[in-house]
Amino acid sequence: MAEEQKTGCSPSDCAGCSHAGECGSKPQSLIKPENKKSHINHVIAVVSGKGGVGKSMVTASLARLMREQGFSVGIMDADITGPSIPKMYGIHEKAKGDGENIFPCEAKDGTKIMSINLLLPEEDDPVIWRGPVISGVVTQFWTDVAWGELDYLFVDMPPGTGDVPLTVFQSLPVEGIVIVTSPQDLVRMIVKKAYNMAGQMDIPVLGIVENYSYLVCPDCGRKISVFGESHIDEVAEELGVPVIGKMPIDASLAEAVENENFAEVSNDYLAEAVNKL
Ligand SMILES: Nc1ncnc2c1ncn2[C@@H]1O[C@H](COP(=O)(O)OP(=O)(O)OP(=O)(O)O)[C@@H](O)[C@H]1O
Repeated sequence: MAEEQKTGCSPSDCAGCSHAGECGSKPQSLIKPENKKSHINHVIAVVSGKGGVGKSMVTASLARLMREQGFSVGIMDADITGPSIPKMYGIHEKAKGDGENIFPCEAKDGTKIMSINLLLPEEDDPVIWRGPVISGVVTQFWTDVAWGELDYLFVDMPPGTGDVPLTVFQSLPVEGIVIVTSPQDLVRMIVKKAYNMAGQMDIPVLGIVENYSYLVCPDCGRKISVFGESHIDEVAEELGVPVIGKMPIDASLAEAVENENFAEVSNDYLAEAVNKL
């Protein structure tokens, strides 16, 4: 039976639709209005195809570098089941509200932060919620949080291509994504999944950051490729996307996270990357 041509489809519907390309209907925008007290110029999402590659590290590093350049910056921690941003900045207080709006907490460097950990009674309470509830929370981080004036809002996404990335891409005016990856064999497939998802949602890929690229031997200064040879340049060329940064394993970065003083970090490995956003 011939597939019925629909109107008002969402952008992601086009990907699986046999009428894509010849369909006259414009995809319906599902973008939600921002909170009345928010004026945000650029929304950039930081994504990864799999967990533990350093997405939060890259998100916070980009935010810090923007702060150092004098921009007003916020971080939305959309990793609801594994939030790590508040602790990186040493924030353990609760976010306040006035019945209508929720106000983000402010880190020592002025970065505004919203995370589920700022709303839970105890920060080690686990979030055992179904996907739609989690996605609803992320949407509220956009509609109900009074971010104020921001030059940049970085969204730290959960790994993969599930409910939350879909919600963020559909509901927030994401200007572009940064893909974080590591130099491992699976990188080709994992980066392509994130790249393809962004493509299907019509969101530009601003660049790829490779984390854990190497380790500098503290004795001889030699660069050791802990996770094997990197293939990121080939993959990036194939996709036509720039590699905007390569970060080594650096104990001082891990220490700043451990000591909860990321508000003082200046991650020079990504100094060039931030200029390309
Ligand atoms: N380049 C690096 N050098 C040293 N430590 C790092 C580096 N990148 C990340 N780490 C550390 O590795 C751990 C995982 O990093 P991070 O939390 O940023 O990963 P993630 O991709 O956000 O994880 P998740 O998938 O759980 O969201 C953290 O403890 C972080 O401090």
